[in-house]
Amino acid sequence: MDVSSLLDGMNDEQREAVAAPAQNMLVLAGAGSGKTRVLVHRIAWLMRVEQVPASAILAVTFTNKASSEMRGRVEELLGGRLFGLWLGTFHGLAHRLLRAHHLDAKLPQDFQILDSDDQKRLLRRILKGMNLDEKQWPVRQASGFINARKDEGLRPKDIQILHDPVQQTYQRIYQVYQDTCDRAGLVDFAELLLRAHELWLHKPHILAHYQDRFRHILVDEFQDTNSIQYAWLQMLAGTQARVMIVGDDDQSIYGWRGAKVENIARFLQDFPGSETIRLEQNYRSTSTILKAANTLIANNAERMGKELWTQDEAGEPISVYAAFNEVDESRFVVERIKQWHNQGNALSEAAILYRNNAQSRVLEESLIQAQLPYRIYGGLRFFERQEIKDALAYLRLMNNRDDEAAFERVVNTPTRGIGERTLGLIRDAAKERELTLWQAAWRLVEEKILAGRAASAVSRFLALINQLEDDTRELPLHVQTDRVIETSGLKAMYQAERGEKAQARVENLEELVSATRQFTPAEDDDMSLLSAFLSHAALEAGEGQADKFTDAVQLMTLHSAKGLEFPLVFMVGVEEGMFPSQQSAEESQRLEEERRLAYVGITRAMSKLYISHAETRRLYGKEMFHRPSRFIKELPNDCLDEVRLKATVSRAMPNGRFSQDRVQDTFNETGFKLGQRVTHPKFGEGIVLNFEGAGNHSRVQVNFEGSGSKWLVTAYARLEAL
Ligand SMILES: Nc1ncnc2c1ncn2[C@@H]1O[C@H](COP(=O)(O)OP(=O)(O)OP(=O)(O)O)[C@@H](O)[C@H]1O
Ligand SMILES: [Mg+2]
Repeated sequence: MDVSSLLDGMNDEQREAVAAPAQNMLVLAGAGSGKTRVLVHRIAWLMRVEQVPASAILAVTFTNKASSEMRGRVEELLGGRLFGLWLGTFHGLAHRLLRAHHLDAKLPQDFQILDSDDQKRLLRRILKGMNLDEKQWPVRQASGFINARKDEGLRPKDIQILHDPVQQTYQRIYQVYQDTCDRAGLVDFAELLLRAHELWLHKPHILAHYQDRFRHILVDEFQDTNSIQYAWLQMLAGTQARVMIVGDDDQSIYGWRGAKVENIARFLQDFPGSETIRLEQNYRSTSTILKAANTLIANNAERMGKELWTQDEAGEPISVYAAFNEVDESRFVVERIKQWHNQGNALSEAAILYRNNAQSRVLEESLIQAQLPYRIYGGLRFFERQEIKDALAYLRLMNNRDDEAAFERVVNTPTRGIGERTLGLIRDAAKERELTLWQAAWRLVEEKILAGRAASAVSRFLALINQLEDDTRELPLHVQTDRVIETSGLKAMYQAERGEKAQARVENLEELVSATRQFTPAEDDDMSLLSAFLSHAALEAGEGQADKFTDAVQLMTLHSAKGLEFPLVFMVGVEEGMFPSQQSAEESQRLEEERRLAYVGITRAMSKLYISHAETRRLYGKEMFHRPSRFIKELPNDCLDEVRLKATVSRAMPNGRFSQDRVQDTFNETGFKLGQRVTHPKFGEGIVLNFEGAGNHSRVQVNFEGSGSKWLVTAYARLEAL
């Protein structure tokens, strides 16, 4: 038996954890200290050395991706496929359990899972059925109420809030929603966990069976478990199982979704004799990156306290780039990735991390322009997002009434009383008479085959599209888009939902306006600007996204980067108001969670970290002036290197002050200076935002009032100073 290979290259504390006798254990340690690695080796150790059968082990990870990686690594260590090991996320494991015991869980065999969008759609119907106005009872609020109760293990009957009429109504919604789900055999995400917990509560013999089976339970990223997950785990463990949890309180970033970092302390009380092992050596990052991360997180008051050091060399300083605006920022990032790639490194070793999904759009466009394949993790590409597709469908229909897919998509989005029955009639008529849906709808209204409410709803929709086109045909594309988002009711629909996700959707819609404003068609395009933009959007949605096997730059939110590591990391948009966000800046607990998120971001980087912020940012359709984030100022100066590009002279310093030479002396070879007003024969008046290059190759970026920002080759641009 080759035991040593499981302990090779491990430090003393790691060995202690991997080779510990059967006991409860907490591995509490900072980022990159090998927690996940220890957990993997512990599983292999249990199997090979302690002869524990795979079927007696249950391991929990935070994401599906982490599960499959972990399985792969254990199999690699043991040199063979694993059978019987339960390894998955809490949701995945609960799902597996419910499938196996659907009768005992009172579920039909073929129960279906509701994702969060499905859940909202169902709730919308239920609210209608209950005669509750969505404006007063936002769907998002209702789903938030239900999920939070489920996360606490509460059924409608368990909620004691009889004095508060608002809460009572939500309680009633919960009840009706639950009855509907139960009748239809539908299970939402929170329900998976709650039902799995109830299975333990109500079916002791099943619990006993699994308690008998799983002698070892291991949980990664424990700091982000919620109450019901904890309760489920505790029951499963019973008195027999040995539980090993690994986590880092400094990386608890899901408090807003009900995660309880206190679960770590609770574990020590509830699981007697737990040994705490601390890992203090970081193996991931250069000492510069680590020092920056340690210094940053020291600003948090609520910490369990940990040390982290590394033997690694200092490496390169962290580069801080003060971009002029978000376009400049993404060009900078892409430029650096290109250099990195040209030096023979894989694209997949580079990650771009951002706070909000909407930030990906500008980055995506720069990457596409540079022809660099990229992949977005844990989220959809900008042009594939539901709300963006909705808005584009309106534009498509305005552009071409016969666009069937677009018609189907928005005819009743937002809901305007065109039900399935009416739609069925339209579809049938279209088929029988060989018409498009649009034409068929007209005919049915004209011939009075549709009557009453259905007829007026349909004709209102047809008129809306015609009117939108008439009213906006002559307007610039971004004004047209803005009008569509407002007039169609899309924006109001998402605004009414409230909450994080809906808020993100509204922001994305506004970001679409920015996208249209910045859009420049290829020179030789004869198409209308709208057609050109629509094809651009369609192409961006369909292609470019690298498949599994292509080497591609990794894009993701800071939240989805948890647990991962990359040699080259870019943290973008590190600005006050963005990161930390406006709201969290005002509340100390939320601010600390944002800081932990920054800590997670920094500690993803192995050898080189870039942090960038933009002085002005056009996001969600608005142009904002942003100061560098306080998180940048909290980093030690000797770890930072301020990037200065040759062409761009004015730079905000990381400490928030602006260098004196701002917008002065910046006439360069292009003959223009930053902030100067210019005029162009075709695009009209604008302001110089940036320039690059020299001589014949120099380019200036101008923000034109009518048509947004464009890069022009100075030699041919025929720009005149005003
Ligand atoms: N003793 C060791 N010797 C060499 N490399 C190690 C050692 N321990 C861990 N590593 C490496 O350090 C990196 C970080 O390890 P790992 O991902 O397990 O850390 P972690 O504590 O789980 O981090 P996070 O908190 O970000 O999840 C990995 O590349 C891992 O292979
Ligand atoms: Mg880890």
